Amino acid sequence: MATDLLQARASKTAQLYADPHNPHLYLDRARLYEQLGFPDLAAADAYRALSLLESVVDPDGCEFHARKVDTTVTAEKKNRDDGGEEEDEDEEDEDEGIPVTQEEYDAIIGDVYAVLVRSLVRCGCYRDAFEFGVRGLGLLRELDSEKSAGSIAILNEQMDSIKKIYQSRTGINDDIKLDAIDSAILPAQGFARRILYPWNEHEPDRRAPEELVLLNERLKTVAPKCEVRAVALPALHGDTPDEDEVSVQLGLFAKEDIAPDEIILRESSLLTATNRLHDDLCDACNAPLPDLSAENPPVGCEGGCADTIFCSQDCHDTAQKVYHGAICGLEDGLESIGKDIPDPKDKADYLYLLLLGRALAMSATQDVHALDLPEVKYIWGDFHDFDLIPSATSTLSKDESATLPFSFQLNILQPTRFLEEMELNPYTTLLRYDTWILNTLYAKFRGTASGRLSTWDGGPELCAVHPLWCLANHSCDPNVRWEWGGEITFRARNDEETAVWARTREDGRIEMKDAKKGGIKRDEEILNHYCDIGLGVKERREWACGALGGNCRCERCVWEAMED
Ligand SMILES: C[S@@+](CC[C@H](N)C(=O)[O-])C[C@H]1O[C@@H](n2cnc3c(N)ncnc32)[C@H](O)[C@@H]1O
Repeated sequence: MATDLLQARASKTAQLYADPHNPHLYLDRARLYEQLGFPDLAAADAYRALSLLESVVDPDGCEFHARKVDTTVTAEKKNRDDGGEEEDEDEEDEDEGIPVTQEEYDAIIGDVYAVLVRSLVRCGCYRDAFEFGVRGLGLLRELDSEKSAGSIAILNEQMDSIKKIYQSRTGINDDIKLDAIDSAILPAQGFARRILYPWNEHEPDRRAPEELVLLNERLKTVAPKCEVRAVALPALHGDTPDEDEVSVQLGLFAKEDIAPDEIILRESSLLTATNRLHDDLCDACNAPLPDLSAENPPVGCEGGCADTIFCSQDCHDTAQKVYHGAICGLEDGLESIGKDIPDPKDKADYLYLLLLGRALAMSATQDVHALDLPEVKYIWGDFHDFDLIPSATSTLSKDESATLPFSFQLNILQPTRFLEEMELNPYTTLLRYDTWILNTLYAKFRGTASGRLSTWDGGPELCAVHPLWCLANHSCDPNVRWEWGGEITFRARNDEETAVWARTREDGRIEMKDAKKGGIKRDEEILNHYCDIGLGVKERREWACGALGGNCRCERCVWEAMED
């Protein structure tokens, strides 16, 4: 059954590549995604169908128009092409197909709204589900056709479940009318499965010897005394993880003895993002910009982007080749996305969106699939196993370690805006920028990106993925410190910097352990810290839980929590 659905999804996707402005196909694929248990992907396709259908009733207000490839014309054209005839401009127009009609619109608009709202509800994106539900109901009641009655019933059912969420949030128990609902009170962020999609052919077998050789080749210049090796880590997921269960992943190891205070890794990355408007940091490496009066002053973008400044000519030239080429001259539209975020709680999520925007720009500039970028391909995505085809009524688990935050804004709408501002057609570039690709990028970024807080308001303002640095695992008794300026570094801890172990015994006495010596011995694992190691065990576990996917069970935590 799952195999059949996956096969159907593959052939529908192939059809979409050839006929990308056809709303019928997006609706079909959305239904397949619903059955496969991917309501997030279903919502994205239903929204594509809806946006295209809107062009039928408002052609002037829409940039992209709903069209279907005319198979008869395509066959004729193929014959002519085979005969070696030259194509003229009129024939290119024919390729764009025939317009979708008002009758077709009337026939499927109800289904599109029903799938969109139902899918958003299943993901827990109640705010957007509600808003589309209100729009859909208004429109379908006006249409007043027999066909729309079924869709109205589905939408009403979904609205009832949204009302329950609203009631539980507001404490209002009486029946409530839709127009009395303040959608801002409804949760906008829901969940999607954090999964290695069965059709994802870009993920390498990270533990295969040939992939390790490749990673180690890259590591030679960044961290010459280190090596990437496979390592068995305690599996931390779930409320009561099995103590013997392990997760085999990668880690960094010392190839030779390393002295205290020695810098063992220096890595720079252009996969960075900042939410600071009019920044005084280099657009490429995020190092502070030199003074205007400096011998080597900052370098402006040669393509004329006024707010895009680099710390050096080198950064300027690299940026053009790596990510800026495709967006040069388009700064005004792009700058308005994801930067000025009023609610501080949303800042971190929007930084991930900006990181996604940078990855899209890298992909377009280098003409490489985003999941094949060297900064992305080998990084940890913390994917989980899920049953394909969960029961039709089940909502997604809210186990945060197994799911990925998902919202209409961050996973569907804003990425589409990025593509449009990059002057890319989101429909014809589906092969490169489909929603499952964006979800995979988010999963990888959420597991590996490092962030920097603002000195101004303490909120997150900068984040980056350093693909080799992020291979180091965590310990609350780490043997390195990390620092991030223009590049990120690991420095071996010295004797004064290693962690002090302390626990309070039942009789109230404090028990301490001698701190380890600084430096790192050959074959020891390089252990980073994902939280402040000066905190107590409870707080450390809370801070590192998100990055680790569960409660830390490093030796120090186990000892301090008296679990040994
Ligand atoms: C940034 S990655 C570290 C590199 C990763 N092991 C890899 O294979 O690329 C973070 C992930 O490593 C794992 N991890 C790191 N430190 C760990 C620890 N002390 N115990 C268990 N898992 C750990 C967790 O699964 C976490 O989500």
